[in-house]
Amino acid sequence: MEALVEQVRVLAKNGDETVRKSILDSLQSLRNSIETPDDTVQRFTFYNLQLAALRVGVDLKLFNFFADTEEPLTVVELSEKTKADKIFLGRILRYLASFGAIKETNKDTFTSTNITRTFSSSSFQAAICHYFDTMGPSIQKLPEFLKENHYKDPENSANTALQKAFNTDQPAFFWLQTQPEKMGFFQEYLTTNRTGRPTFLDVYPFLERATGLSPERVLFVDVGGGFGQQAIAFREKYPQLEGRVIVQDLAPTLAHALKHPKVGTSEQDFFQPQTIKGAKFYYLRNIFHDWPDDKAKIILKNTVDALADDSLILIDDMVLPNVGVHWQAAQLDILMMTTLAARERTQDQWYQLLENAGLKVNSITTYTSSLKDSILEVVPI
Ligand SMILES: C[S@@+](CC[C@H](N)C(=O)[O-])C[C@H]1O[C@@H](n2cnc3c(N)ncnc32)[C@H](O)[C@@H]1O
Repeated sequence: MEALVEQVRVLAKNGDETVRKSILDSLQSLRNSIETPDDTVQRFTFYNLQLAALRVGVDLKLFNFFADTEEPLTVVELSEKTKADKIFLGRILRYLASFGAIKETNKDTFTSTNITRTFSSSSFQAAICHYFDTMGPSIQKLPEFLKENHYKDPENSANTALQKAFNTDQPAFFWLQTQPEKMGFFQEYLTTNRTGRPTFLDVYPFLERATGLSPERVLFVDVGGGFGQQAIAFREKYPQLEGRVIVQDLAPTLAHALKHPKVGTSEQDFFQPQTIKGAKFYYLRNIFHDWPDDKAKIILKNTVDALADDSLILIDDMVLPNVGVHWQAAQLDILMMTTLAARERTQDQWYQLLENAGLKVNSITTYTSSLKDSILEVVPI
């Protein structure tokens, strides 16, 4: 058995991302196929308890204490560091070890695993807090919300399970701005979300497409660009391309934008007419998946109205296959439904949305294997 596990480990280590993902998927279907009904029930019904235990681990900084040393730590040592009760701590550590978040090496003694190291990073801790504090209560309300709404596909961003969970009538992004701690977790998580994965810069042929530039013309507008990571990465990859690079977003988000000497910022509500006219590239990453089709069409129209003849709209979002969506993509789609009445769109749904907005797709280039993150180059019909 050990030898077999080692063989699979080596295969995953030596394979590329597609091989590694396909091994993970095979392991999942292997587990599903050999579970008894009891195993299955124990596994599915305790998922939210795992996240709660990780949340406690973050609060007590357990993952940081483990990551700070190569040596195993005892319950007594951790009790001194955290000021938590020894008996309680022993129980929570045992539970965290039971699903691999840490490893038990001896009686009342634990050490780190690769999962501990992942959760010692502040942005992944922020992910735990975001998914537990904001998404958790919303997910809990999803079945009741759907039942009350007669299982209609949610379309109103001010009426989702999130509003029900937090007793608000504001859409998630506006509501989040009134919740500094939750907003902080979300923003911190976003800053490194997708770190290490390929990006649009690895696949889109900017040098080939960047014609008609001049120092006066805006080169690249990152619409709803958040803190500006993509715009900065673009500017740094292509310093030779003439023209300004600008990040647009709402003022509260821009207040946290990263500073870069060659990237400007400009306040823009994308539901209002686009104020930067005739730029070469209008780039929108992870914007449309936040909004239902009627809202997405307004954003598209505001962008189209600002285009010059040779401008290009670049949409960076997931393009799901019409059949055989990976579980990681499918779960994100349901999350979008839960908090934003939004969706991850299939290829057919993208074509439909864009055609309805008077646009045609020049190309779709997919750059991640399971989520199918893709860059769509789009122009008016
Ligand atoms: C999912 S984030 C994507 C951010 C960035 N494009 C990225 O990929 O990292 C959505 C962004 O849309 C911004 N946003 C939400 N409503 C907006 C509006 N009405 N006008 C402009 N930006 C908005 C949010 O502040 C947030 O930065």
